[in-house]
Amino acid sequence: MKKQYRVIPMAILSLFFIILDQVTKYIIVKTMDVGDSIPVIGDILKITSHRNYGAAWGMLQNQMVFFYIITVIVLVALIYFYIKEAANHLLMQTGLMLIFAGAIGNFIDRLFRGNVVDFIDTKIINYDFPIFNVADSCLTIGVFILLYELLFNQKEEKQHGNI
Ligand SMILES: CCC[C@@H]1OC(=O)[C@@H](C)C[C@H](C)CCCCC(=O)CCC[C@@H](CC)/C=C/C=C(\COC)CC[C@@H](O)[C@@H](O)C[C@H](O)CNC1=O
Repeated sequence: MKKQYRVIPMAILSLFFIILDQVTKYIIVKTMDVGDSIPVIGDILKITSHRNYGAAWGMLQNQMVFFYIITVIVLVALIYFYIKEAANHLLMQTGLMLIFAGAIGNFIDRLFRGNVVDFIDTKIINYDFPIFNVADSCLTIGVFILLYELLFNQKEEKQHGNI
């Protein structure tokens, strides 16, 4: 059976999320000062202009060269994994595309701003979750889709015994 990679649709979707990420960050930078906050849904969801000089939860502040290296490794690994494992796997292709788009989105910020623009400020069940952005959302959703695919797929393969 011909291997289906759906490269064009996935490239278009990836580009869409990268543009969405960059446009939202551009609007935040142009219309808000750092620290400004606009409530959307009371205290649960706010738009707060924030800059992160590190990774998730502000880890490893100002280690930009390290982040460039990690991001390039992540991007190369994604492409390799896509070619090797994602043929005919729409869900896996989608997960990889989302992680790819998210990594590029934050990479652009790190390259041209020296930090990452965050603005989605949520408080879930009284836990003040770190402020994040569209790229982080793509990364996180992509990671969860991959985890589901790898777990579910393992189970599916066990059922059919074609390990
Ligand atoms: C999402 C990965 C973080 C993202 O990684 C990236 O760019 C990648 C491509 C490059 C990094 C240099 C290397 C990966 C670090 C992995 C990591 O950190 C483990 C995280 C697990 C993850 C579950 C998958 C939790 C989620 C957290 C958050 C996301 O919530 C939706 C909070 C985001 C806020 O702290 C916000 O300030 C972060 C800021 O925007 C910069 N973002 C990054 O560094």
